[in-house]
Amino acid sequence: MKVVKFGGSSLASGEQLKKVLQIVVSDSSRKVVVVSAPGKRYSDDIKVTDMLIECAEKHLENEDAKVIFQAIIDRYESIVKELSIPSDIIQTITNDLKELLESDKSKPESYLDAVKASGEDNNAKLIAAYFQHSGVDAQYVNPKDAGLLVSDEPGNAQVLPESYENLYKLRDRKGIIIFPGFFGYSKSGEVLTFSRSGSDITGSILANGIKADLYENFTDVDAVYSVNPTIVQNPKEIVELTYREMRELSYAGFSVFHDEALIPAFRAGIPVNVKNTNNPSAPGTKIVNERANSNGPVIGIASDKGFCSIYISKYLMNREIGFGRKLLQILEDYGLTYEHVPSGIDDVTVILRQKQMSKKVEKQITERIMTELQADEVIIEHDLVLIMVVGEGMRHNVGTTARASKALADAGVNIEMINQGSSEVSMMFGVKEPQEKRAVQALYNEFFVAVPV
Ligand SMILES: Nc1ncnc2c1ncn2[C@@H]1O[C@H](COP(=O)(O)OP(=O)(O)O)[C@@H](O)[C@H]1O
Ligand SMILES: N[C@@H](CC(=O)OP(=O)(O)O)C(=O)O
Repeated sequence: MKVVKFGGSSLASGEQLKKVLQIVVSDSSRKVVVVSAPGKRYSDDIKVTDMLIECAEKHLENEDAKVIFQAIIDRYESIVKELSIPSDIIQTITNDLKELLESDKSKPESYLDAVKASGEDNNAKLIAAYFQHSGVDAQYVNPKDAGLLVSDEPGNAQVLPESYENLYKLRDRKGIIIFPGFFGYSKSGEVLTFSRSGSDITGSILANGIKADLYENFTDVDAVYSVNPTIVQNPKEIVELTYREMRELSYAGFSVFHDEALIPAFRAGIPVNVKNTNNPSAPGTKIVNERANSNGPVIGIASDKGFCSIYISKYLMNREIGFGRKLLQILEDYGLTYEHVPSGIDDVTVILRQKQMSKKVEKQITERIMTELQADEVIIEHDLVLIMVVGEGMRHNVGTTARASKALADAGVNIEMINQGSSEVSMMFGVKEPQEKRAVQALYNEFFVAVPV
């Protein structure tokens, strides 16, 4: 039995849905089909989820939302027309969205989640209608009926362990199950979404729940590439990589697969196959527990923007009991999460996502670190890019850091920071945003261009 997830790009138009239907029916073991909301048809198109967010925000601000509401309905309508299926599904979607938009707004975050989730929910209904119209035995299943329970964290829900036992029962349902991705229900019955791009997470949870043999994740590229294809042209395809490698790479910018989506599949030992809806006969990339190591120390290079660093120096910091705890307590007081903490004898740097921190908070934090921790110096730097060089082979290879640093130096890239050691399979470099492309290209040339395929 397989769980198959189709991302927004695979569901953006009627033409794409025709491919989806062919893929599903071509393999009778494809039992559960997880779907996203319609995504982009072309690069500057707008995803339905983004339109829903705009629409909900307008309602929350009591602004006129007619135009954006109609644009959302038009997206579904154009798909229905292309597929020539009965138009009553449009009335169902219109009524559902209207009702949601008029619902209780006393908890804006919950309201926003319910509206956002309707993108996948209504698309799943539409796709089930299309499958049935085409003579396929398929049914829409709602996550509440299936028992997909999640924590009460709007926009960042986590699956509750009891879900898995509930979901196992899906195995007994007749026909193909069309399941909306991206959201679940709290124990009190409220809709809550995962973080953005979270339909990948639903697919992984379902794969674990029904104890699938394989989780196929269909997207718009032939494979997971060794580097983001929007940064380096025609990068090398990855045939196989481990859960650990994929987790690090997706955390660090490989947006092709959500970083939180690996854990449920990994725990149940279910392999993941990333494949292309537009070229389904291509083998894609397999994510597995262990892989043959034949391609050198590095499997992938990922980069992600939007970080800042707080550098703190204080003479004899290493001798001071509780310095780290007090520093992190200050960040906790402002509700900030941090990503990495590289440290030296007299200094420490904390790396954070910069969108969490306003200028005012930065000023207050700096003052508190100076006065409460008696630091010698506090410097906040913005617009950093973190580049992650990842590979299981790095554990056994001497000199990978030296090769990477030399490649960056030769390309004239100024390394703001290096973090190596906490993870056995990755090393991280911090560079300034304008140097991202040059740095990634230099690392790619070093580890891939000279390597035989
Ligand atoms: N290393 C990578 N390999 C493949 N695709 C990548 C990589 N890094 C980023 N991407 C981007 O991820 C995109 C697919 O993810 P996404 O747009 O979320 O698809 P979907 O709509 O199927 O969910 C690709 O089109 C590509 O631009
Ligand atoms: N539609 C949601 C969830 C999702 O997974 O979408 P996609 O498959 O298009 O990345 C989002 O845009 O966040």
